[in-house]
Amino acid sequence: MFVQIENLVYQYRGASQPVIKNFSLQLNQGEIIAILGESGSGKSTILRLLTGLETPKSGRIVINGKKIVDDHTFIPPEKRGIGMVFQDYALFPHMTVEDNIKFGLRHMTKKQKQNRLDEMLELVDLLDYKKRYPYELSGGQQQRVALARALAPAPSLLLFDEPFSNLDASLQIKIRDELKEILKRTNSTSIFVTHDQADAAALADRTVLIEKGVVKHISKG
Ligand SMILES: Nc1ncnc2c1ncn2[C@@H]1O[C@H](COP(=O)(O)OP(=O)(O)OP(=O)(O)O)[C@@H](O)[C@H]1O
Repeated sequence: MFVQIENLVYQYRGASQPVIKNFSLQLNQGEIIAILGESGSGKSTILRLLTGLETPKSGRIVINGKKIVDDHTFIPPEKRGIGMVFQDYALFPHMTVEDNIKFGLRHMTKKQKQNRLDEMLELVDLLDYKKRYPYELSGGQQQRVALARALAPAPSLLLFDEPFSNLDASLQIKIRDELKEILKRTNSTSIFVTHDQADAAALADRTVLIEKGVVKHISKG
């Protein structure tokens, strides 16, 4: 399995019981998984455990053969090879589209950076927008920049937090289809969290339903 998440347990400081209880999930390479659950069920906490913003009480995470977390291991966030697209996109407002996308490519030479930038702009169909600032873009375009920025360093795993909640209803379906097409074309292994069953059904290969930090059900689509 490309991603192995095994028996994660997590309890916030001061809480009387764990918010995540024995959460396990395996992903094949290129698979898109939705984590579906009501407000407060623990979706964001799972993303925080994966990115390394929180440390689980127990459990294990292995990505592409690399141990990320176990009883003796804690790989810091920047070394996990995980890309993240936030609900509000979190683009740097004072940077152009080009500089936003180049941000995660600091380790590359100038030429490599330029090539990767052009590849990403073409992928998300924003070649004509590279000198624009985020405020000069539509919501859907901002989301595509956020996706390009997350994909640019070729992460092993991509995480999305409610990726459609900031878009107009009429745009959501179009963007959802576009996103799925890009993720499949790039064979990107992805997890997104949502409270919207229709988003999960449209985008995911499998959906994991969580309630109060426990996996209730896993279904196809
Ligand atoms: N920093 C914190 N300290 C204590 N409890 C927290 C903290 N953050 C979240 N919680 C609690 O943990 C539980 C899970 O929260 P989480 O944010 O993971 O839920 P969620 O499913 O992402 O919800 P939403 O859909 O509303 O974003 C909730 O009961 C929440 O109140």
